[in-house]
Amino acid sequence: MTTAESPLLLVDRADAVATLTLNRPAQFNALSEELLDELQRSLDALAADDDLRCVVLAAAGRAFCAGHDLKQMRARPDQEYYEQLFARCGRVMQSLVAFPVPVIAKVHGMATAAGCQLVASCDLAIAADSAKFAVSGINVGLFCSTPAVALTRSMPIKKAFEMLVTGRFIGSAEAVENGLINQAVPDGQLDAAVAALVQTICAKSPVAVRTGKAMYQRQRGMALDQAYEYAGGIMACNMMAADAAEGIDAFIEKRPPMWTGR
Ligand SMILES: C/C=C/C(=O)SCCNC(=O)CCNC(=O)[C@H](O)C(C)(C)COP(=O)(O)OP(=O)(O)OC[C@H]1O[C@@H](n2cnc3c(N)ncnc32)[C@H](O)[C@@H]1OP(=O)(O)O
Repeated sequence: MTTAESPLLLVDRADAVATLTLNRPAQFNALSEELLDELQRSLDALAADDDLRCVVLAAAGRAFCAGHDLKQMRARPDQEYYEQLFARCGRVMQSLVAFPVPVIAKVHGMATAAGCQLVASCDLAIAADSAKFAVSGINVGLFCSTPAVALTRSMPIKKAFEMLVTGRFIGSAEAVENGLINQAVPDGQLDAAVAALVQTICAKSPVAVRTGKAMYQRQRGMALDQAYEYAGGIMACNMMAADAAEGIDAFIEKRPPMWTGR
């Protein structure tokens, strides 16, 4: 296991799994520009790692993430600065969506505004039962336009708008019901639940998971006919992969598959 630490983001690599931990606990992991830059740097570096199978996005302290850093933003009333800041944040969120292997949000405490955007931008999310989610910018005079982009791609549109326009907190059960997260687990079981999901994904063919993550995200923006054409091509490539031949042979021969990742 190797651990490289920065004050704002902890990057822990164990076997084929990387865990990124937001580490501004005293500020409820508010997304300062420096933290966004750290996230971007780490995601870019990890994206080039062909041995990686899964990423977990976690947080230190009492909260997952309280959104953009309101104090830092208020200190620089400059439209150009804000445009660059939100573009930077948008790049981080897009890097999560485009990341070559699944990214799992591990949520405890509060996830608000851009914190919800982070959760919605991950491929999968598991939260502690006591976690709470709100798009609370509206309480400070902000309609969370950039989080809306991620939320409307993760949740039913009326529910997302309700969250955006009311700032109301929802609990983990309501977040599961509305597709913001996959699973809510008792607080003491969050580590184990995330580890079990990681283990399940790592037990699958790496080539199927990587190909699948990329196609799943890409086809979402396509028209139906285009999506089927694209998916058919990807499926045909997948069928030609050594792992698919091995997986199907293993099924027929009633034995566990031995993946080679090709
Ligand atoms: C497109 C725009 C998107 C956006 O993301 S805009 C940002 C929107 N975010 C918010 O509106 C959330 C702001 N935060 C809160 O409303 C509350 O916090 C919570 C409900 C999340 C938690 O409340 P409680 O449990 O009472 O904690 P606490 O004392 O308010 O916060 C703990 C420390 O964390 C700092 N903090 C919390 N959120 C932010 C933030 N978003 N930016 C900067 N600092 C934040 C506080 O100030 C405080 O620190 P100190 O003890 O030094 O006062």
